[in-house]
Amino acid sequence: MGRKFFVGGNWKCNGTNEEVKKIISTLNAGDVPSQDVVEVVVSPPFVFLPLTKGSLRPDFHVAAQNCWVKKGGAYTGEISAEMLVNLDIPWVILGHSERRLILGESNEFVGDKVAYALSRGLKVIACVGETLEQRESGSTLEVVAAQTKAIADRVSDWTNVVVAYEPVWAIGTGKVATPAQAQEVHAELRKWLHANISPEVAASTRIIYGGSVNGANCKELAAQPDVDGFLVGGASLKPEFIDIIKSAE
Ligand SMILES: O=C(COP(=O)(O)O)NO
Repeated sequence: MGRKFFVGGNWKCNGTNEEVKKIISTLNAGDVPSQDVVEVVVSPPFVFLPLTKGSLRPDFHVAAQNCWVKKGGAYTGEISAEMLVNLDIPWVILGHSERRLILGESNEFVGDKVAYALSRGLKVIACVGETLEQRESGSTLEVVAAQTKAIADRVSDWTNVVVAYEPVWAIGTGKVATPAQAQEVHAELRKWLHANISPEVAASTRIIYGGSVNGANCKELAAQPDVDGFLVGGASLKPEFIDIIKSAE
């Protein structure tokens, strides 16, 4: 299969200078598999990007949690893809459900953001996922396919895209998807890529899972054939993030 395992840590809107330094020192001391086995990307809030970039171990990489949809300018409060490139930040998370649901980012807007970030040379963790209501109404696959299509309509080169399936009902709730639930949606997403993009993109694109991943449940999830890693929220702020990285072994 040849898809390198990928573990992202989404710190969300958390941290102080002192707390970030403590997290980084815990990460820097962690005994983890080599970069040949697992790709690790941590994503602090914007204000801690230089600190993180400047002190994180060299075998881990850094992502921003968002960026603007076009070249910078009169967009108060926004951070441009160009700024991330200028700070030598290689990755960006886009389309997180918290931005889709709280800030109203549409599928098309997320698709435009992914296309623009890629065009500036950033690598993208593109998030998709359904709400509890959508799952209970049986429209999970339809929802994640539409979210993925909005990206595919704007992106032709998937080399630098990682897809994160994060069911909204599992984010921050402690209700992690079962391995079977995760595998089902990941496999369907991979089938969608195969049918609508190409067999090569389907085979090479990492599809990672996010939603209440922790040190106790990561191994069973990681054992699923179409789960290529994780995008971890709460547990990425804790020492158990090292255990989650080790689930790549
Ligand atoms: O939103 C998440 C997952 O968060 P939790 O691990 O806290 O459920 N990742 O981007």
